[in-house]
Amino acid sequence: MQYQSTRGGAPLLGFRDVTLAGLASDGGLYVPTSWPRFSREDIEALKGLSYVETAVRVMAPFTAGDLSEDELRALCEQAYGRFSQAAVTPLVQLDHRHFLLELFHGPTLAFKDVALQLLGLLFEKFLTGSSEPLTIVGATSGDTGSAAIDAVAGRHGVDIFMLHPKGRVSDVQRRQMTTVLAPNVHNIAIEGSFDDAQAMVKALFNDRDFTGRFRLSAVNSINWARLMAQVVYYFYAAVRLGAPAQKVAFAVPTGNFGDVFAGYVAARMGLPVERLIVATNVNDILHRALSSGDYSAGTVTPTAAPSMDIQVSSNFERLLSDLAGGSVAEQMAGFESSKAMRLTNAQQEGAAKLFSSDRITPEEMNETMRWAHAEAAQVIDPHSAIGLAAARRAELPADVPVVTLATAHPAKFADAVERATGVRPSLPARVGDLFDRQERYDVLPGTLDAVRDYIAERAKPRT
Ligand SMILES: Cc1ncc(COP(=O)(O)O)c(C=O)c1O
Ligand SMILES: N[C@@H](CCOP(=O)(O)O)C(=O)O
Repeated sequence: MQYQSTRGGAPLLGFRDVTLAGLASDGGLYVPTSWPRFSREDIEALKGLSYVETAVRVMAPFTAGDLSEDELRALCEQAYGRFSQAAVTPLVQLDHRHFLLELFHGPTLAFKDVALQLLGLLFEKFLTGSSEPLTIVGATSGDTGSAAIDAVAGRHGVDIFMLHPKGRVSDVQRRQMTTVLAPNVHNIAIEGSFDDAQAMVKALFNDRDFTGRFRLSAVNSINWARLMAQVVYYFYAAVRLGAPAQKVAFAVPTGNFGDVFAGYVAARMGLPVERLIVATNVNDILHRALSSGDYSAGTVTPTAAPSMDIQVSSNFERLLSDLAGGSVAEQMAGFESSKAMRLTNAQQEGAAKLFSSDRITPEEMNETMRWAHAEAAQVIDPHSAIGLAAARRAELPADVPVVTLATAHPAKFADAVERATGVRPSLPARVGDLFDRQERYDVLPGTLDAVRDYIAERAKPRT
């Protein structure tokens, strides 16, 4: 499998090199040169398979050339062996048509673990025999950071620098990052938003002097391997609900557009997806883009669903490029200079075939948490509630089951859940002493120079 940049100006790479590179050298994102296709029979053959076996079948076409199926299986067994549920991503039925796909049974209690547990192992495998130290630079609005840190803490030859927006993540999210005291983990709280942090990460990847001195890699969903691993649970859920004979709709609480793009990939591979419902909070750039073609970034409003407080959605570029059938270098350059762009008619019409969108207010989010508790005996987190609120008012054929991706454990956002429902969810025992542990992190001004200097002083240079 070969991968190309969405901006058309970077070399084609294989899976190993794409995984280690993260961002493409022209500032674009890597995507496969063509989508693998699963026939009806291929999907039928997934019935009854374990999560690991499903993962191997779904991901094998993407890793071909760099991993044998046995190697991929061994990595998946190790990665998903750390989940607390045998099903890895269990489905819970809420009523006659609504289901929750629980993606938070990994070590750090959010959907990020599904991909990052695997990515940590891929880094280790692909770096075996290399003496060149790897410097991971990432940005987080709360969940990617802890999942990535858990995946690489203590690993030889890897340093991780994780930027989070100061005061804009929950206490549990912050502590899951800052109480990991392994010497290769560097947490930075920046004065600014997640968008500021993400822009700095991309700027560092585009800084030739910096990349000449340090071998950078990415754990954010700019890294293709992240999305690839997330495609698996769309197949796993749809097959359990009757695919390929039955079409299924998915509602996805969305910020950086990674999770829902993985659903798009599943549909491109042949999974019968009726609709992908993009659910945003009041930071609604994606709802505006999909409903009216207006992709213009405003300032970020902090909310009780902080992981979705994003106005520049990295992976939207992957969709725009796929719908345009090639490079979107010019369109993205325009966006980068003005922070605004209009989708072309072809992009708008193409997206409308599969996507719909909704913007959920804080009141609607709280009401949905209450509904899930009262009517289905489920305590859900604010992000999942945004997905479920959009799922419940989407217009869909009556016979289509709707799966909402439950992206985080409610205890990560205990204050917000308690305010809405009166129930305070408790942390699972495996992270139980989080509030007794010592924290370590540095606070930096939200400037690229400050972050670049900080990393340059601590990272190990290329050999
Ligand atoms: C709990 C939670 N839900 C939803 C999202 C949005 O996912 P994506 O950024 O892939 O759109 C995030 C952050 O990525 C998250 O942490
Ligand atoms: N919500 C995310 C933001 C980063 O998204 P990513 O999927 O690109 O890593 C977070 O929790 O950090």
